[in-house]
This record gives sequence, C-alpha cells and structure tokens, in this order.
Amino acid sequence: MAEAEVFNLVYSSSATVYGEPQFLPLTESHPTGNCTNPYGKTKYFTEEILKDLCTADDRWRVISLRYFNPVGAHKSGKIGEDPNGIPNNLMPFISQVAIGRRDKLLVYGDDYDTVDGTGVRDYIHIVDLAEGHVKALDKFRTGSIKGFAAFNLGTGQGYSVLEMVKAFEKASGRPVKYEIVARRPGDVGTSYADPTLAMKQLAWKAKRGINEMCEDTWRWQNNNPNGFAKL
Ligand SMILES: CC(=O)N[C@H]1[C@@H](OP(=O)(O)OP(=O)(O)OC[C@H]2O[C@@H](n3ccc(=O)[nH]c3=O)[C@H](O)[C@@H]2O)O[C@H](CO)[C@@H](O)[C@@H]1O
Repeated sequence: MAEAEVFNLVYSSSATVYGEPQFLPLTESHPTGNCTNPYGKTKYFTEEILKDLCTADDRWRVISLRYFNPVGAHKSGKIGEDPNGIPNNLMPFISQVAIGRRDKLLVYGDDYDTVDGTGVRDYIHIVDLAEGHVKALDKFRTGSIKGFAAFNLGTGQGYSVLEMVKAFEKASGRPVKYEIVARRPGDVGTSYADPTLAMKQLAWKAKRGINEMCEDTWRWQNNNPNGFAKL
C-alpha cells in the first residue's frame, strides 16, 4: 500500500476484541485484548499493529470497524451467507434447519444471566454493515480522521438465541427445531454495542431490525436451498 501511496485503510475488526464484557453496552473505550478465542486475538493484535503503524508514520489513517454479529442477506435474494461445512454461527445454522438441511439447532446453554438463559448478541444486518464502510470512506474524504480510530458497528440492541429462533420462524413460516445443550467454551453470555460514536463521527446508524434480518436471510436461503453449490 505504501508503495502505491495508499495510506487510508478500513479494517474489518470484531466485537470479540472486547472479550468478556466488563460493562454493557460495550463502548470503544472498553479494554481490548482479553479475548476468549484465538480469532478474537488475531483481530486484537492486528488493531495493535495498525495503531503502531499510525504512531510511527503519520501519513497513515486507519478506521477499524468492530463488527458485532453480522447476519442477513441482500434484498435481491441473490447474495447470502453460505458457510463451508457445518455452520459455526447461529443465523446460518437456524436458516439451514428451517430449509431442512439440518435436523435441529443445538442451543449452547440456557443458564446465562439473560432474559431466557440463552446467549444474547447484537445482530446487525449485513447491508447496514456495508453502509458503515461507505461512511468510513466518506470520513477519509472529509479529512477529519487522524491516525487510528475504532468504531462499533452494532444496533445497540441484544437478542437471545431463542428470540432469534422465534423471529426466524415468523419470517420463514417454518418451524426451527432446537435442543438445549451445554455452553460452548469461549462464548460470553451477553454482548451488545453502544453505537453512539459511529453515529456522531461517521453519521452512521443501523436501520434494519430483527424482522428484516430474518426475512432477508430466509429469502436467500429459500432461493438457494443448497447455497451456492452446483447441484
Ligand atoms: C466462539 C466463536 O465462534 N465466536 C465467534 C462468533 O461469535 P458469537 O459466538 O457471538 O456468534 P455465533 O453466531 O457463533 O453465536 C451467537 C449466539 O448463538 C449461540 N449459538 C450459536 C451457534 C449454534 O449452533 N448454537 C447456538 O446456541 C451462541 O452460543 C451465541 O450465544 O462469531 C463472530 C462473528 O459473527 C466471531 O467474531 C466470533 O469470534
């Protein structure tokens, strides 16, 4: 990038840099680095390297976008999420149960200190996330960013696993069978963003709610029962 004299970088970071929340909602000033999994650590280390880069050379400007839990699909029903193998994340798993590709969802723990005991996350529509990137690029254009800056991209609203299951059943009109099993190691109970900083400094706000997230995911899944695989 330096050779090409490109010194503006938007980095795809993650809310996992915060690790087990010490307070909620999570603000950008929450301590980072105490991650609960190796993936989170890679995001944390990369942020640290980018901070050092900006300190060492003031031509660099980095906007790190800390994604909460991206879900959903494009409205067209043509672009969606098709993980390789068995989905690790909740939404694609629910969606594959609804379409009949998987028998049931395993719900990892119902003994968290949450509304119904299941894990709570800040799910964010992928198109809202994409719009956050456009706003980050606008910020470079206005020239008002110096060095490294991190922003949460979340809605500020948390939903439990069972709330997501119910919302998906409503959107798809299909039952989503599930079974409660033990907690998944490395999972935190509750995580949701304070998105105020992105609102103030990037003029960005998530517009799409849980129903739209589920409806758009379902449209894509229903149009592509086997994902992008050729039959
Ligand atoms: C441990 C882990 O992989 N964490 C990753 C996961 O976070 P995270 O764990 O937040 O996201 P998931 O979609 O995997 O899980 C969301 C919630 O659903 C529950 N759940 C998930 C799948 C399932 O089959 N059954 C079930 O009950 C989880 O316990 C959690 O409460 O995805 C994020 C991206 O979106 C990554 O940044 C995180 O590093």
